[in-house]
This record gives sequence, structure tokens and C-alpha cells, in this order.
Amino acid sequence: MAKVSVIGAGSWGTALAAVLQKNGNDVTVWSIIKEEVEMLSSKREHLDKLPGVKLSEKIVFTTDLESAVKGMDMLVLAVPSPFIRSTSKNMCPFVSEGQLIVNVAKGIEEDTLMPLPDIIKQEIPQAETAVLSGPSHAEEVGIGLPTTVVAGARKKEIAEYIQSLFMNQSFRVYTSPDMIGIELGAALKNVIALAAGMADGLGYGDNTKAALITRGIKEISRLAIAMGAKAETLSGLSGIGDLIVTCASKHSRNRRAGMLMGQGYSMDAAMKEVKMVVEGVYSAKAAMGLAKKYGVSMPIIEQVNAVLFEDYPVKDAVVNLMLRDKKTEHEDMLWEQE
Ligand SMILES: NC(=O)C1=CN([C@@H]2O[C@H](COP(=O)(O)OP(=O)(O)OC[C@H]3O[C@@H](n4cnc5c(N)ncnc54)[C@H](OP(=O)(O)O)[C@@H]3O)[C@@H](O)[C@H]2O)C=CC1
Ligand SMILES: O=C(CO)COP(=O)(O)O
Repeated sequence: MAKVSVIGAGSWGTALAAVLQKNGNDVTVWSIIKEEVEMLSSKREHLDKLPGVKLSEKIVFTTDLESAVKGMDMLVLAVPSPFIRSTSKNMCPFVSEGQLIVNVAKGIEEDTLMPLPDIIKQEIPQAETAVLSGPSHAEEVGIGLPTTVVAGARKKEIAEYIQSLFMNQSFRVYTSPDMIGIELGAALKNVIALAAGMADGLGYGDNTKAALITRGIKEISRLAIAMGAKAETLSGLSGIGDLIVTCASKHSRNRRAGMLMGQGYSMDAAMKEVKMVVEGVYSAKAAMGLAKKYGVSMPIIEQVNAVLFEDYPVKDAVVNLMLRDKKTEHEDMLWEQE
């Protein structure tokens, strides 16, 4: 049993707090929003973001960051990616040397193109950072449906520690040393999910969805491997696994936002309608920046950017993808010599 805090009380923070508490840990949950803490403390349920998931009386909810951070064995950072830097900055004075911070948010910082654990490390140099990611919608984790994720850390014993705190019969945790691969798979799949949603919004079918998932993981892998990720990670839970769930699930906010755009909504109108954070919109621009920096081709993500930021018609973006230069499926495969 450990003392853990979840920093961020949205749907994912709330679901993970429930898992950690069920496993016998002492759990505190911090939110910047006073009304959210009051609701969670009195109703023991996040009525807006995770209705139907009852939370134990033992979980402590607070807006006091100092008490949420000091003396905890593990901090789970679950605020949306655009708030990772500001939240880390605020946490820094209370974080002790080597204190463990597990990032569970998914994104890349738009201005700096930095993955989230790098931002945490920059703002809190004394912290030990790790990640937890995979195909895991809060709505299903909250009601105990079988789910698998992967914990990534620099050292095996740290990943195994995270595994031991989170794992139970409905939440299976694997370990991995490939933090950058896990992070990039998580952030970039949101952009492909927007594309999958757009295809749904246009009324396209299963063939199109399968094409986006398969070619999507190809371009995610191209960039991630250029940045130091291992190919196996992209074909694992935090790569293809998360891409499948987000492109297919009714719970996916990125897919839903894309679907609205496919039906004619503007990006801003779609984001307002979805209400929760649509991180693919932020990661789309960052992904293009990284593609340029590392000299890799990301055609689907390029077309998503055109739709999002240049008001390019979704249907035309699909035609652009279909009529790109003729290619071989796997660039590195060798042909029989003539
Ligand atoms: N939901 C899921 O199934 C999963 C989510 N994730 C990732 O977890 C992260 C959090 O997502 P999720 O919980 O779903 O998001 P939600 O939209 O459900 O909640 C986000 C929370 O952050 C709060 N918030 C608003 N402003 C700030 C701020 N300035 N600083 C800190 N917090 C703020 C929000 O408050 P308010 O309600 O007032 O806006 C809300 O409580 C994301 O990166 C997401 O990709 C990962 C796996 C699964
Ligand atoms: O990453 C997530 C679930 O794994 C949340 O993003 P989506 O809601 O778009 O799928």
C-alpha cells in the first residue's frame, strides 16, 4: 500500500483514483477547480465527467497542491496536456528529490514540440518521471471493464513499482523502458482519431477506417522511430492498441470532434460541442513541426492540419490522400533482382 495523489480530477484522474483506491492505496485527488472538489467530496461521483462511477469515502479531495504533493510515494499527473507545464511549475516547490511523477496525459507541447515527461522534467528537475498509457477510456475503467495499459520508466524497478500499485483483475499493467515510444504513440494517435472521425462524419465505411488506422500507425511509427522510439512499442498497447480504441470507440472525444467536422462543423464549433479537451487539435500542429524537424513524411496528419487550420474541405483532403504519388506499401522491403 502506498500514499498516492492524482493531480487533475477530470474523467481520467477520477477513474485512476478509483482503481488506486480499490487496490488499497491511500488516495488524494487534487483539482484546481473548487466547485469540482466540492462536488466530488459531497457526491462521491464526478457527475459531469464520469457519471455512474461511485468513489470511496476514503478518497480525499483537495484544491491544496502542497498537501497533495508533499510526502506522496507516487504522483499521477492527469491534467490535460495544455496544462502540464503550468501544473508542473506550481507543483515544483513541493516535490522532493527523486519523487515519482507518472504522466498519464496525452499530447505534445505546441510551441516547444516537447513530449510531456520532458516538460515535467524541465519544470521539476528533481522529479523521477514515468508514464502510463494504453487503450483505456475512463468510462470503461471506471466500471471495471478489463483494460490493459503499459507503464514506462527509465528503470525496471520504477516501472514495476507503478505496475504493482495499479494492477488488479480488471486493470492489467505491462512494463516497458521505452518512454518516448509510449508518449509519442499516445499523443499522435489523437490526430489520426480526428481523421477517423472525419471519415465517419462523411459517412465513409469500415474500409476507410481500417486504412486510416493501418496507414496512421505507419506514419506515427516513422516519426517516433526517428525520435528514438522502438518499433515494438508502436505495435503494442500504447501504439496500435490505443489507435484502434480511439478510432473506433464511442467514448473517444477526438473521434467525435472529427466526426462533427466531417458533418460540416468548424474546428471551434466541434471543440465546443465535445466540451472536453480535444488534444489532437494541439498535437496536430506539433506533429507537423516534428515531421519537418525529423524529415519524415506524415501525409494523413498533414491533411488533418489543412482541415483544422486552413478550412480545407474534408472531402478534398481525402481525395488528396487517395491520389498521392504511387507508392510501395513498405518502403524498406526488397524486390527480387531482375
Ligand atoms: N478520458 C480518458 O479516457 C483518458 C484520458 N487520458 C488523458 O488524460 C488527460 C486528462 O483527460 P481527462 O481527464 O479525460 O480530461 P477532462 O476533460 O475530463 O478533465 C480535465 C480536467 O482538467 C481541469 N482543468 C481545467 N483547467 C485546468 C488548469 N488550468 N489546470 C489544471 N486542470 C485544469 C478540468 O476542469 P473543467 O472541467 O472545469 O474544464 C477538468 O477537471 C488528457 O491528457 C487525456 O488525453 C488518457 C487516457 C484515458
Ligand atoms: O486517450 C484517450 C483514451 O485512451 C482519450 O482520448 P480520446 O477520448 O479521443 O480517445
